[in-house]
Amino acid sequence: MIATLDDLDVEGTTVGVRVDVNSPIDDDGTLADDARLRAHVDTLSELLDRGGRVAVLAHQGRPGGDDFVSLDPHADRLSELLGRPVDYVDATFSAAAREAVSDLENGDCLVLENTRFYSEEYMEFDPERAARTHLVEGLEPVLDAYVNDAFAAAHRSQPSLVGLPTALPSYAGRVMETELDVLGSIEATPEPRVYVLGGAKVPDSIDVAWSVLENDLADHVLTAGVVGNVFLIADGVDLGDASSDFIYDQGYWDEIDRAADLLDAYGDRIALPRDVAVARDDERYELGVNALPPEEGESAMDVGESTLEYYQRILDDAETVILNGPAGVFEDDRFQTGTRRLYGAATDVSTSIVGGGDTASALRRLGVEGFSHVSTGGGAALRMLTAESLPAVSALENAPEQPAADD
Ligand SMILES: Nc1ncnc2c1ncn2[C@@H]1O[C@H](COP(=O)(O)OP(=O)(O)OP(=O)(O)O)[C@@H](O)[C@H]1O
Ligand SMILES: O=C(O)[C@H](O)COP(=O)(O)O
Repeated sequence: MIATLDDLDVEGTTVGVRVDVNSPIDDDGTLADDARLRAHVDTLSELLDRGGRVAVLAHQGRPGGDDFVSLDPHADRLSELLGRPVDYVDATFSAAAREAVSDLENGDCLVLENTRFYSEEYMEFDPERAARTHLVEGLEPVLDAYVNDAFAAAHRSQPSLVGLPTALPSYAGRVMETELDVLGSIEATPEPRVYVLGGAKVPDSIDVAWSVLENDLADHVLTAGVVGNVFLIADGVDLGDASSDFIYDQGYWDEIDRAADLLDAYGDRIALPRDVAVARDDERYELGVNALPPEEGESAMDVGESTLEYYQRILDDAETVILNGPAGVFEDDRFQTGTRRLYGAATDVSTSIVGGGDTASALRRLGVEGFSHVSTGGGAALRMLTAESLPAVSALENAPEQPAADD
């Protein structure tokens, strides 16, 4: 049983709130998209309105990446979104950070530095060991409670996600609560249930396909994107050197065998693209699978019209659709059709659930809206759909209880 904000006596309490505001960053270091910040506004506003003293913890990017930047711009944007000052402190658990947290008054909010600027936070630990890291031992004395709203990072067992809830009374924030409600009760969604697996994370998608087919959660699995290309090759289609080299370069060659095993076991429930789109003379050009391979150098970049009509017919009969990953290279205008049409068709299904950070921002850009639920999580949502437990959620389940108000 996970405690929520309803169980927290907030007024005058200093709360460490872990959010996931990991966002695309423009070349000039500014935020390219603020969707993940907007998602946490309800949790943060509620805590502040109820008189909490809030210290926000979050990561941004991975060490070595261009998006591995400070949380200063995030604090500025949060301040605009919350309509109140949000201080930023360029420290996470040092004396300066502790002093800033201790100085918070009721209704004050500050953002601590990118947790991953400290090496321990980019390592995975069991919760007990995570509770003995510098980050947790440094911060725990100045915090009364911990709130985890970072569903999108809940598949990581890093100190700010599993160590703090081992050391402090802990609660799920509103984003976490909603995500667990929706994604944790997939079995309760109406059938027929269709999974659409696109995008480029082939191993994750094949794990999900195995799990949902084996456990009879899926009536159909529709494949698209790089995932669809891998299934086509597994089915004996010659997609040409360019698509095959791409799959090989990504290290996904072994996935073709796994896809073939899946087709052997559950082929009647797996739908493969019937045509693909390539770039020919700089234009979009569609080829049926019987006309493959394409010309040299051409790569399958999207699904074509005949696939979209086929998938539309399956979606017409569906009561639930769960989608992850775009149908094609949506970053290129010529290859947005598959994603726009397939996801557009999914919004007509009575229960439609979308997971994936890239997918969600692509859909916003393409103007596709109207889903029952757009998950903030990419990897975390996928892992939930395979019914695996998420380390940060388990840590919340096992967290110490808040002392009673008169203790
Ligand atoms: N046919 C294709 N060939 C090459 N790349 C493709 C193809 N179809 C889709 N992609 C690429 O897949 C990428 C997105 O896939 P990904 O699996 O990362 O999505 P996501 O699950 O929404 O993201 P995340 O889990 O990171 O939040 C896009 O950059 C897109 O260009
Ligand atoms: O964007 C995400 O999926 C989460 O913020 C987790 O980030 P990570 O994959 O770098 O741990």
